[in-house]
Amino acid sequence: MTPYDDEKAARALLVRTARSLFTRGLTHCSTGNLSVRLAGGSLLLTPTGSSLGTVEEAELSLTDLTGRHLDGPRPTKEAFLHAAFYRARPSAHAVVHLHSTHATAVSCLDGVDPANALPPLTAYYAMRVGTLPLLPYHAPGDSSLEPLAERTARGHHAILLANHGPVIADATLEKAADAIEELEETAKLHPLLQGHATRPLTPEQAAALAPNPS
Ligand SMILES: O=C(O)[C@@H](O)C(=O)COP(=O)(O)O
Ligand SMILES: [Zn+2]
Repeated sequence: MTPYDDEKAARALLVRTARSLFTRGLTHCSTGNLSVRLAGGSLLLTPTGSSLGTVEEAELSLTDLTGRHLDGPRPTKEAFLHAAFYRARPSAHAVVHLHSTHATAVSCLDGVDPANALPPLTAYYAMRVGTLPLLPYHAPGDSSLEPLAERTARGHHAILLANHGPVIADATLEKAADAIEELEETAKLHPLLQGHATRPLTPEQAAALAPNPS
C-alpha cells in the first residue's frame, strides 16, 4: 500500500510541505531536501540547489530506488541517502532532511553518544523520534556514506549526520515532517537543561512509546 499513488497530488503535497518547513524557519537558504516514494517504486525528490521556500511542482526530480536519475531536473545530491532509507525501510514513503538549527548544533557537539545523540526528554520525542544514531562526518553528497546509512536505517527511522543535520523517514510526509520538527524541539530543550538535574524517560518508559517501524 502506498499513500502516493497520484503523482500530481504527491507533487502538490511535497511542495506544500517544503514551503511550510521553510517558512517556519526549519531550514534556510537552499538547504534541506524532501522525497516521497510513488506507487510503482520511483522516488519524487526536490532538485539539487533549490530552496524549499520556492521550489515548484514542475521542478521536482524522479529517480529509481538506487537514486539513479530518471526524469526532471537533477535530484538533490542526497538522493543516494533517501534511496538508502527507502530500501532499508519498505514501509517508509517519505524522507525529510533539514539543517534545522538546534538539531544541527547537536550534530556539532563533541562527546555525543553515537548510538543515541539525544536523550528521551519528553514522551512526544520518544513517540515520534525514538533513538537517534549519529553518523560520522561525510561531506554533503558523499555517497560513500550509503552502506552505513542503509544499515543504520534498517533499525532506525531517524539519524543525525555529524556536522550537518537530521534525516527522518516515515510512513507519510506529514509524519516525517512532524518527527523532524519534534526532534528540533527536543534539541532546543537539551541545552536549556545543561547544568540542571534532569530526569529523562527511563529506557522502559521510552521503549513503551517507541515509534512503529516505518
Ligand atoms: O547540505 C547539503 O549540501 C545537502 O545535504 C542539502 O541540504 C542541500 O543539497 P541539495 O538538496 O542537493 O540542494
Ligand atoms: Zn544537508
